[in-house]
Amino acid sequence: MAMLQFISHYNSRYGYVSGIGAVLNGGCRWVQLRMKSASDSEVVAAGLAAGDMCRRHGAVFIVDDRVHLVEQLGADGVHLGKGDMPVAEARRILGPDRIIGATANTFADICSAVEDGADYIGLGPFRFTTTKERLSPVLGKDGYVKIMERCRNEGITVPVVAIGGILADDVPEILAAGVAGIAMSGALLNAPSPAGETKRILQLIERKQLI
Ligand SMILES: Cc1ncc(COP(=O)(O)OP(=O)(O)O)c(N)n1
Ligand SMILES: Cc1ncsc1CCOP(=O)(O)O
Ligand SMILES: [Mg+2]
Repeated sequence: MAMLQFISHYNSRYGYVSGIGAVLNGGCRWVQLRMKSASDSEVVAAGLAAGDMCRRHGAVFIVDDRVHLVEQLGADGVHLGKGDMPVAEARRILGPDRIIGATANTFADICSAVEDGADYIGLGPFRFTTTKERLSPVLGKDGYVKIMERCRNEGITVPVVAIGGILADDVPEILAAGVAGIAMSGALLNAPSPAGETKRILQLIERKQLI
């Protein structure tokens, strides 16, 4: 079953925690707390509340970047980019049971993340997005098709999640490339009803499994 990861953000209607609450109500069961410009104490305050909500909904709770807060937040794991703590070092700190996600922009990035022991890969960006600064070149549908084909040919089975500017209408063609999941922020949070949009995208994902 393909997965949907919500990347937390805020807008005029939702803060980090209330946004997470909305997508949990819509059925999302994989949340990443990403608060790029926040202090550690702000991340701890939001993360304790968000983590609690995730546990009550049976959702996996990942924190972006901050390996040193995983334990304190009781998070299930961390997501690390190419400029963050190396996956192997995070693994030594967090042990074998925590989930470690790693960012990839190319097939070569996937190979090194897998070698370092990442549990899943966030591959992107699919298209331009304002949610992340200093974005890597966009991959588009063809980029995913080519990279996922190379993964299959090389026997790489670590789950790959597509990310970056993804909208509901993109979901079927991205899943068709062979990714294991989709990560979304703006398309969920900025929808008229984030819970309703989450439900709709989960249905799209489910439908794709049956085809
Ligand atoms: C699922 C997922 N994929 C990629 C990223 C990006 O991580 P990173 O490259 O470290 O950039 P920041 O998110 O830290 O700005 C992600 N967070 N999640
Ligand atoms: C964290 C991150 N990494 C690559 S794109 C991105 C932002 C995803 O958010 P959105 O779905 O709003 O483009
Ligand atoms: Mg990062």
